Amino acid sequence: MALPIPAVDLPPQPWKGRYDGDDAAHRRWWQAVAAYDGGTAGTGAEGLMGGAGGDSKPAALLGFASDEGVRRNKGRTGAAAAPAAIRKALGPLAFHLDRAVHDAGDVVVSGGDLESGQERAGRAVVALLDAGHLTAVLGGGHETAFASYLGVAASEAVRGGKRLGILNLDAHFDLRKEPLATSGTPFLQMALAEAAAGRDFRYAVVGISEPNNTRALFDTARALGVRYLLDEDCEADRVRAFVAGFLDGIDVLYLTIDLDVLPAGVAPGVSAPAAYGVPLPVIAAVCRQVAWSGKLLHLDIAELNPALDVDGRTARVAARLLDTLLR
Ligand SMILES: N=CN[C@@H](CCC(=O)O)C(=O)O
Ligand SMILES: [Mn+2]
Ligand SMILES: [Mn+2]
Repeated sequence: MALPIPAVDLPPQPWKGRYDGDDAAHRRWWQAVAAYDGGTAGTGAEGLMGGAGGDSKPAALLGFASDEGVRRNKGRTGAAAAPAAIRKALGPLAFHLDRAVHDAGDVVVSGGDLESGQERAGRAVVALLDAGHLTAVLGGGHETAFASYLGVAASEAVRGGKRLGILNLDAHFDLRKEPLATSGTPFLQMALAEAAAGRDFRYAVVGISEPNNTRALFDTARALGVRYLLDEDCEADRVRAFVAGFLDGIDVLYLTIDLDVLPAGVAPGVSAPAAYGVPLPVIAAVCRQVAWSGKLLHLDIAELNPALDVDGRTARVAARLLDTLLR
């Protein structure tokens, strides 16, 4: 199969799932997803039936097969296998979207060269964004976020002056000061890059676990003006108001989901599981709120480690949240 985006290392692989028929009434994700052929996006809604989302731009999926950031961050590796596991969980789900979905393949980090992988993924994301897609990166450790950011920051929307907001659903700030990029540094890297570009850094986190972030990280968050909600404060109404307030001050949103924001029982397959966690219905409600806001530019889902998963539970949650976000 061709590689329409030069930055991509692995072409889209065949999707699999249950077969109930070829018509739209029986369609599942594996039947609906088409390999990205390098074209500019149309509306993508032709001939599709289903829910009414915030827009009908076609979606483009890109895998970021990396756990080099997790390894550097002394975590439990295995997230490089996550893009395939998420596609496997998505494939059998019934397809209710009113947009087309394209698979652009994977960027693969090899030989420990995280930086060049992030740069390649960023080039792929900006190509897909500027061709008119809603882009979704399937991580990867949370070093995926800096790859996403490189694409988002280079997009026509952000270069054209739209105010970018970064919303992270995560038990951790990931604002570490380290000599090398890791899964724990992406948002400090973004803060530095936004400052260098002369833009305000608009970063908010839902689900911070106080015992899992040092005082130094809280100090960095305060110094950068980061807005956050602690996990223990994540009642549905409070989260809805927090997200609405953040959306009010931005034009375009990059949403990043670190699956360790969820309780460990719901998402066991992550490097650093959360003892407390934000309940799945609250996280799903944020996804619906964001999808309907009309501001969602790009999203990613990170930190799934299939080797630590229990009966594909975490992969299924990742697939369900993606299905919600792309409605
Ligand atoms: N991606 C980030 N991970 C967390 C890991 C925390 C932990 O291992 O306990 C962080 O760096 O803060
Ligand atoms: Mn985390
Ligand atoms: Mn994280």
